[in-house]
Amino acid sequence: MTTPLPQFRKYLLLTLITLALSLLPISSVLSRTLPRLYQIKSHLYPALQTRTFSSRAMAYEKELEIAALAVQRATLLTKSVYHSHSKGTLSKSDSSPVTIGDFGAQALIISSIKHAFPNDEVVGEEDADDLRADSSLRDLVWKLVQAAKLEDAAAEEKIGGPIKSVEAMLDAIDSGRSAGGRKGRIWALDPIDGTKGFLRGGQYAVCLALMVGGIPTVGVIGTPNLPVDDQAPLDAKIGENADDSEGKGVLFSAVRGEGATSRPLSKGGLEPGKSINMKPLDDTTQATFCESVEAGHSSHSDNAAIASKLGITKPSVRMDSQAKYCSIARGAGDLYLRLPVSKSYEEKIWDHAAGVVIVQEAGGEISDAWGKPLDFGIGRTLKENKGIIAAPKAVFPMVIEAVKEVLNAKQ
Ligand SMILES: Nc1ncnc2c1ncn2[C@@H]1O[C@H](COP(=O)(O)OS(=O)(=O)O)[C@@H](OP(=O)(O)O)[C@H]1O
Ligand SMILES: [Mg+2]
Ligand SMILES: [Mg+2]
Ligand SMILES: [Mg+2]
Repeated sequence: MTTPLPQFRKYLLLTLITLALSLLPISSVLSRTLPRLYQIKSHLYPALQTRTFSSRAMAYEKELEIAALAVQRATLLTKSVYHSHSKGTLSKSDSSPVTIGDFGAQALIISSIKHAFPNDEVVGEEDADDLRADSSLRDLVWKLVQAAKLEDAAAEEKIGGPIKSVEAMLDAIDSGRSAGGRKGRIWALDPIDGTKGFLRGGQYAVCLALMVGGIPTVGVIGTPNLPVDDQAPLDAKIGENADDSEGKGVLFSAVRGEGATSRPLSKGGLEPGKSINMKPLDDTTQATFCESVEAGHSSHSDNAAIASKLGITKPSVRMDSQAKYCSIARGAGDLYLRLPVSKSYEEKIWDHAAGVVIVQEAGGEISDAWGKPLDFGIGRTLKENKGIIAAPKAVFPMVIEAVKEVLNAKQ
């Protein structure tokens, strides 16, 4: 006769064996799926971390990411030209310079935009006429375009990978011929802003903005020669002598209503940036103002007269390109004065759209020299505006008053 205890042991043993046998298939399934799950998790983890940086959904997130990657890739190309002796410079019909860097950067950026947003239009500064007419120039640009690749393969993929052929490159450049306007989504692109600075070895910028209904809404600017440190003092040395060696190269961006950021250009479009703001300023006598290097682009004498009315004693900082907007947006400098030289010149939308949204989102106010809002929705130029003034909100009315006094005295 068996006692109840061994009987119980027997049942226990049988139950354990049955359990082990039934778990076998599960464990084999788990041993196959767990590493896969781990792989997926480690793949997703950086993305999840980036998301938690901003817990709420950000407007125009995809546009910002594509624009940042496109600008970052184009700056690889512009930097290679910047460091090369032959920049393939031509003189355009308005006698302004254009280089193989301008053409190549425009091709890369437009092909990135068209890959991600095929229905969007682009107002780009350059066209491909000169390249279609000159095969050796075209070959130089094609070589550059093929060589410019983001290190991160996934990022490169997001902007469509390499351009497929010479013809596709020329077509991309020519897709920047939109007439602009107030309807829908239109990108404004300056592949190299401050081409003269680029040739001189000074500041230049790769500038891209998305306008929605004629309003600059997303802005991205790559400035390979600006110091990474937002707090670096802005003085005349940061200009002609700056270059993109160690500690240089910044990617600025902004989305309307979401603030402005900066990050090292080398980190690229997938890195979240840090917030930037204009320097608080309630006393204009302490201000530093930025202006164009070229006296033909902005009247140095009018700018000086305005500065004197505002009690400014510090010398102006002359800097090429939209690096001026970026510098005041990060608090390295306070005002941007761009007083017209010629009555007939119409400012181009690609020279200002990205800089405007970045400065506005950093707490600045911008208008033309008469205090009129800039109208980006009437075509390729700001034909209803004359000159540009940017300043921190608190002193903006005072600055505009000084500008009007100077302009009225000339009439
Ligand atoms: N007459 C006149 N008035 C105003 N602006 C003009 C004028 N001629 C040209 N441009 C445009 O100026 C763009 C460069 O502006 P900057 O402020 O960088 O000028 S400067 O190079 O620092 O002097 C420059 O942009 P890029 O061509 O992209 O370099 C021109 O579009
Ligand atoms: Mg130009
Ligand atoms: Mg320009
Ligand atoms: Mg340009």
